[in-house]
Amino acid sequence: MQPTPAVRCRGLAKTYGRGDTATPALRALDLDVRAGELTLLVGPSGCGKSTLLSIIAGLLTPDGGSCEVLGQSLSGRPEVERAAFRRDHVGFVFQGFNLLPSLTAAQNVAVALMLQGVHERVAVARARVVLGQVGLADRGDAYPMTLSGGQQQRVAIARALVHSPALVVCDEPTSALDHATGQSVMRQLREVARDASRALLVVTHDPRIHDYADRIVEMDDGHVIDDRAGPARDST
Ligand SMILES: Nc1ncnc2c1ncn2[C@@H]1O[C@H](COP(=O)(O)OP(=O)(O)OP(=O)(O)O)[C@@H](O)[C@H]1O
Repeated sequence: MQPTPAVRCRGLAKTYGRGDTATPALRALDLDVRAGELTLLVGPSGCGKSTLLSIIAGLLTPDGGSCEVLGQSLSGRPEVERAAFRRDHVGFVFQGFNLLPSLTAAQNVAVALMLQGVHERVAVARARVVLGQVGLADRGDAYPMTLSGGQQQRVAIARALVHSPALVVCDEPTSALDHATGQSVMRQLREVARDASRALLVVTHDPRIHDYADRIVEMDDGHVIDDRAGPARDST
């Protein structure tokens, strides 16, 4: 029997606005995202990818259907509970990195643990270990402005992973990176999915990173039109 997927959406629907200005963004969307896999979500601009990520993250409530994340449905729960769920179980990597400029790399990563109540000294020590895992062992004391785009993205990845979330959601993680750095970031993300049996969901417009996908889910017009094994599925 297949284990319960990390994300399970069934018949998911979302429309923005009403009447003449109504814009359907998701129409009866079904999706499973499994642990231990890197799933790429692809599709043309406006097909509903960001809307789907927002619902999975509990930032947006669907109009219909269901979305279970790690076996729990977030819709209808108070924002304070949804925020606690995100903080404890989900890691986010955004295209703009979203690092705090006045904090060092290690402090930026440590924040994710401190929000969970971990003492700063312990959090920074753990942050340095995870920075080492993404190849930045010697940059923990550097401020974001002094790091390259690729290094900043690695800090953002370390921040998303430091609290060992079961689900990591990445929105265009390579869009600001050159080809070689983008490939290296994707290699790391794939290893993270496999080593720790995490579920990684990556939204991308970048066809150069398809090689790192265990699965490729293609959307159009608010639903999934194709769901296939990716090139990395059977590779080591
Ligand atoms: N806040 C909003 N208000 C009204 N319409 C919206 C809003 N957000 C998204 N939409 C519409 O919903 C549809 C899906 O948008 P969404 O941003 O989810 O697509 P996307 O696939 O993420 O696009 P992109 O690849 O350009 O980021 C589009 O038609 C968009 O114009």
